Amino acid sequence: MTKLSVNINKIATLRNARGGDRPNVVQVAKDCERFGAQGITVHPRPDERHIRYQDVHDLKEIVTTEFNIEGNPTPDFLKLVKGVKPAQATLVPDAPDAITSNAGWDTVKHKDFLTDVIGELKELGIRTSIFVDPVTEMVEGAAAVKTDRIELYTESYARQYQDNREEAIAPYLEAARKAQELGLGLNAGHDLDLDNLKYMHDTLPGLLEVSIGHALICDALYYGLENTIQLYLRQLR
Ligand SMILES: CC(=O)[C@@H](O)[C@H](O)COP(=O)(O)O
Ligand SMILES: NCC(=O)COP(=O)(O)O
Repeated sequence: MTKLSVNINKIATLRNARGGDRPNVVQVAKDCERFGAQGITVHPRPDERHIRYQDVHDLKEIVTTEFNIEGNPTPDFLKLVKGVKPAQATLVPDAPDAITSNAGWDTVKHKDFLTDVIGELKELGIRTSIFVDPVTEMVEGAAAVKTDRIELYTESYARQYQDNREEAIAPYLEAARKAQELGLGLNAGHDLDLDNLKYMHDTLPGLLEVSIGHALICDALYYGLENTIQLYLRQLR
């Protein structure tokens, strides 16, 4: 079974536009769960342009499904994650000024750093996942740093999907097989949507979880949040 974790960053973006509390991030997380989401994902960024550190603490109190916190493991981020102890922490190597996540880890170059951080998080009972491009060497490097899971960065799949989905999925299939061979759990995310999700789900072996935010929240403007979550869940059957 592939779990759907709804990324609610964009709910916070909307809230922050007016500085008040509408929409309420905590209420939306509760509603996502009520409508069938099997997890809630947030990606607090250093400038807190969407999810704020306080949101993460507030969400920890109410999330009853799987809470996944993504981000670059800076000292501040690690302090937050260690205090909140989510079910899963996904480490993403994004620069502070990046508009959105735009690359996976070089797991070979950052082997020592990742090994240390992953060891510290796992000691606290937090499952770890690291964001990687679909490149065999990077998946092997992920296994070497002893992460529980990897999250495949799916932007290039999403971009190529309409032109040639077989070509688009090929490196992901190889990476997924390598992950299975090495005993790594498999997550995926970034730019997944109602068009491209089903084929990825049906093609990749052992896909445990997808985290989806941008497209899902956009779709909710047209279909409503409850219907939209149902539509996404249907792609994962
Ligand atoms: C890790 C990842 O893939 C990102 O998609 C992310 O979590 C979304 O971040 P933004 O909402 O800040 O673009
Ligand atoms: N890990 C990916 C994520 O949480 C959401 O990415 P996106 O759907 O907003 O591109």
